[in-house]
Amino acid sequence: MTQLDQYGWLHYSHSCTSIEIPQDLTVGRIVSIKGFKYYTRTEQSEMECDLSGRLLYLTPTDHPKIGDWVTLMVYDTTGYIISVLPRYNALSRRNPGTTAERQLLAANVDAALVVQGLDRDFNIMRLERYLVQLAACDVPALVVLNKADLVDDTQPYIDAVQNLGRQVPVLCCSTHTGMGMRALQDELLLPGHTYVLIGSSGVGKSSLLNALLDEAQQATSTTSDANQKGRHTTTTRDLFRLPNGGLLIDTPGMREFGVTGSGETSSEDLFPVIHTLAAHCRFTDCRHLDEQGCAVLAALHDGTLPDAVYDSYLKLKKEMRRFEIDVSEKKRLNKQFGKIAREAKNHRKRFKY
Ligand SMILES: Nc1nc2c(ncn2[C@@H]2O[C@H](COP(=O)(O)OP(=O)(O)OP(=O)(O)O)[C@@H](O)[C@H]2O)c(=O)[nH]1
Ligand SMILES: [Zn+2]
Repeated sequence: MTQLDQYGWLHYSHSCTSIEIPQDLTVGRIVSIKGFKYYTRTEQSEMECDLSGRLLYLTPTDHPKIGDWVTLMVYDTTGYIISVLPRYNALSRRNPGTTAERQLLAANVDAALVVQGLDRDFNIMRLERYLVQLAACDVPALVVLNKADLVDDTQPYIDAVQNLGRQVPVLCCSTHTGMGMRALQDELLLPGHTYVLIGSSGVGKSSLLNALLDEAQQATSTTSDANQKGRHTTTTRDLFRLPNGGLLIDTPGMREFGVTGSGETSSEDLFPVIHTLAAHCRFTDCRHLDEQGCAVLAALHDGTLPDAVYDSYLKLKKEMRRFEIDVSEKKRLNKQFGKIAREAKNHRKRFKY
C-alpha cells in the first residue's frame, strides 16, 4: 500500500472521477492547518506548505480544508499548494458570529461520529441539530453515546435517538472502561474511509481518539522523515490514521453547529419524521402550523409525534429560512453595490476625472 493510500487516496480516487493531476505536480492530503500554514501528507513525507498566489485570492471556502486533496509544487524545502482537487462532500456550518456565511470545516468525509456523553450533556435536540446539518451537507452520521459507564441502562438513550426516525447507527461506549471500543473500531470505522469527530466540549472526543490510536501510532505521527524532500513537520495534527486503516479528524472547531440548510428551496426532507407525516396533510404546501387537515399537527395532538421533535423542527426550519434570507439579501446588496461601482466608473470615464 502506498503512503497516499494509507491516507485514503484509493477510496477518494474511486469517489471522485474527474481528477486530473499535471505531471510536474505532487499530490497531498491536508492533515492540519495552523494559521496560514497547511500541513500535507504526500507520498514522500509530511510537509509544511503555503498557498500559491492564485489560491490566496480565492474566497475562504475555496481555500484548502482539513481532509482536502491538493496538488503541490515542491521547491527545495517548501511546498506551494496549486489547487484543491474536487471534493465529494464538505462539512459546513453557519460561520459563528455571522448570519449569512457558510464556513467549511472539513472535506471528503465519509461519516461524522456525533458524540454525546451519557451525563448531563445528553441532549436529544442538540443531537438533532447536528444530524440536520449533517444531512444538509450530505455527510452520513454515526451516533456515539460515550460515558456509558455512568448509567445503569443505556436502552432509553438509544430509543431516544431512534425515535428521531433517522436510521443512524447508534453505539454506546466508554473510554474509561473500554466498553464498545472494539465494536466502534472493527464494525463501524472502515479502512481508507475518513471520519470526523463532532460534539460539544467535554463529551470525550479527545479521549475517544486516544483510545482508538495505539501508542505506536501516536509516536509515528510526530516523527519527521529526515531523508525525504520538503520541510518536515512535527506539528500536532488534526487528521489521524487509526490502527485499522481508518482516518479520523479531530479539530477544535467541531463543537457548535449553526444550521444552514442544504441551499435548496425545500428543506423538509432534512426532517424524515415530519416529511413522512406531511405526505398525509390535506394541502401540499402545508406549513404544519395551523392548517386544517394537517397530519403533522394531528400526530402532535395524539402524542405520536413528540413535542420536542416538533418544536425542534420549527426552530431549525426558522433558522435555515433566516440563513437563506440573509444570504439572498447579502447577494442583493453586493449586486447593488456592483451596479453603483460600475455606474461611477462609467461616469468617471465619460467626464475624464
Ligand atoms: N465517566 C467517563 N468520563 C469520560 C469518558 N470519556 C471521557 N471522559 C471524561 O470527560 C472529560 C472530557 O473529555 P475530553 O476527551 O477532553 O472531551 P472533548 O470532547 O475532547 O472536550 P473538548 O476538547 O473540550 O472538545 C474528561 O474529564 C474525561 O476524563 C467516559 O467514557 N466515561
Ligand atoms: Zn401539515
